[in-house]
Formats: sequence, C-alpha cells, structure tokens
Amino acid sequence: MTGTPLLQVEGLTAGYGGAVAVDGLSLSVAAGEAVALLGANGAGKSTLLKAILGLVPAMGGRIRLAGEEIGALAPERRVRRGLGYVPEGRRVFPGMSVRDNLEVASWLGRAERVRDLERVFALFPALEGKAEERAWRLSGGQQQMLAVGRALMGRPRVLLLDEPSLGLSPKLAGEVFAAVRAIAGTGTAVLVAEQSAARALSAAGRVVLLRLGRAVHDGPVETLPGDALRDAFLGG
Ligand SMILES: Nc1ncnc2c1ncn2[C@@H]1O[C@H](COP(=O)(O)OP(=O)(O)OP(=O)(O)O)[C@@H](O)[C@H]1O
Repeated sequence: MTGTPLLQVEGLTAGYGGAVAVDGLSLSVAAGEAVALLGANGAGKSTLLKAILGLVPAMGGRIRLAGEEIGALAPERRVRRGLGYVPEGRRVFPGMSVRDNLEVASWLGRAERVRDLERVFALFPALEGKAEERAWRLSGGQQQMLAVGRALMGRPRVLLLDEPSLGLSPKLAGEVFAAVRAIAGTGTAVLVAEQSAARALSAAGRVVLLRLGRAVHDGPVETLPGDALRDAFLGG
C-alpha cells in the first residue's frame, strides 16, 4: 500500500427521488488497499457504489479519483478515468464465450487487450481452461470471476465490487476474495460491499460500516470493536 488516496468521497449524499439512502458519507481508498463496506440489507452499500459511478445522482458532496473531481462526469467517462464496477448479480453475456466476454469489455488496442486477457487468466486460471465456452455454462463462482475479469479489462485504478460472494459456496467465495486481495496487491484501490462480514473482513485491510446511509465506523479491521458489527447489522 502506498498511502495515496486514489478514491476520495466527501460528504456524499445520494438517493432516489428525494429519499436519502447515502447521507453525507466520506471515505477514501488508497492504492493497493482493499476496503470492506459492510452493513445490513438497505444500509446504502449499493447506492454508494452506484453514486460513485454516477448511476445514482448525487445530491451533494464530492468524488475524486486520483485527486481529480469526477462527480460531474457521465458514468462511462468515470470508467475511462479509471473506475471499474462489478454490479451485484454477475452480469456477463451468457451466450458469448468467456474470451469474447472479456475482449468486448476492453477499449484498448489489440496488444494491450491481449496482455490484459493474459493477466485475467493468470488471476483466474479456471477461466483460461474455459476460454471458448459460452458464459452460461460456467458455474456461479466462475461467472463471478468472469464479471470481475470484465471490469479488470478496463485497467481500473479503483475497483468497486457489489456483493461478489452472493449466492456462492464458502469455497468459491473464498476464491473470489483471494482474487480481491491479489487485485489490491497489484496497486488497485478496491472497495467491496458485502453482507457477509466474515468473508469481506478476511480480504480487507480496512472496514467501513454503514448504517442508514452513514458511516458508523471506519478503521483497520483489527480495530473494529466486536459490538460495532452487531450494532450495524442488528440496529443496536
Ligand atoms: N431503485 C431504488 N428506488 C428507490 N429506493 C431504493 C432503490 N434502491 C434502493 N433503494 C433504497 O435505498 C436504501 C439503500 O438501499 P441499498 O440497496 O443501497 O442498500 P444495500 O446496503 O446495498 O442493501 P442490499 O444489500 O440489500 O443491496 C434502502 O432504503 C432501499 O430501499
């Protein structure tokens, strides 16, 4: 970890038609850091990720990527500046091959695309063996890996992941989180929203706990008070 804040969110407020779901939230993620965003169902995790990407409009606050304000940019321009996003639910093109799913996610030239494809296959060897298979034939865990791989083809400096372990067996979820650690290890800033605290904490160095759209704890995983998790999830 270099300590450079690649993603800085300051006082971000966002929601739906006047209903606030993220309420004046601030957080930052450094290069090489994996931050777990935890909170109960409805705490605002998905809304925060979507607001960072611009899919949900912000009602206030700032979003900076490597020091540059990106809050006024359209989502695709934020992606080109270096944001990667893996939405909940493993969005892949089921009828396309694994290789094509990855290749169409890249806007770079052929040489870079080939290199990025190799990097994704190195990170997820299970995908390399299935490169020519249609994506619908993959297991749930492999589809999640493919969804993450697609986001990596854009060479994100900041990767936002929404509940990557949803519906996966503990073993497959463990593989996905091992990949999350490896991605952060390459210098990417990773923000991963999860409902499964134990899994996310195993991969993250820092945790931000959300409750009713506000950050109620932000600090290293080791310093997370035992009752903070319970309070955030059970409303104590
Ligand atoms: N499309 C939407 N329209 C209106 N309200 C929404 C919409 N999506 C989410 N909300 C509301 O915003 C609040 C935060 O929801 P959000 O999905 O961000 O929470 P979450 O922490 O990601 O929960 P989950 O784990 O269930 O996805 C909730 O009160 C939810 O009902």
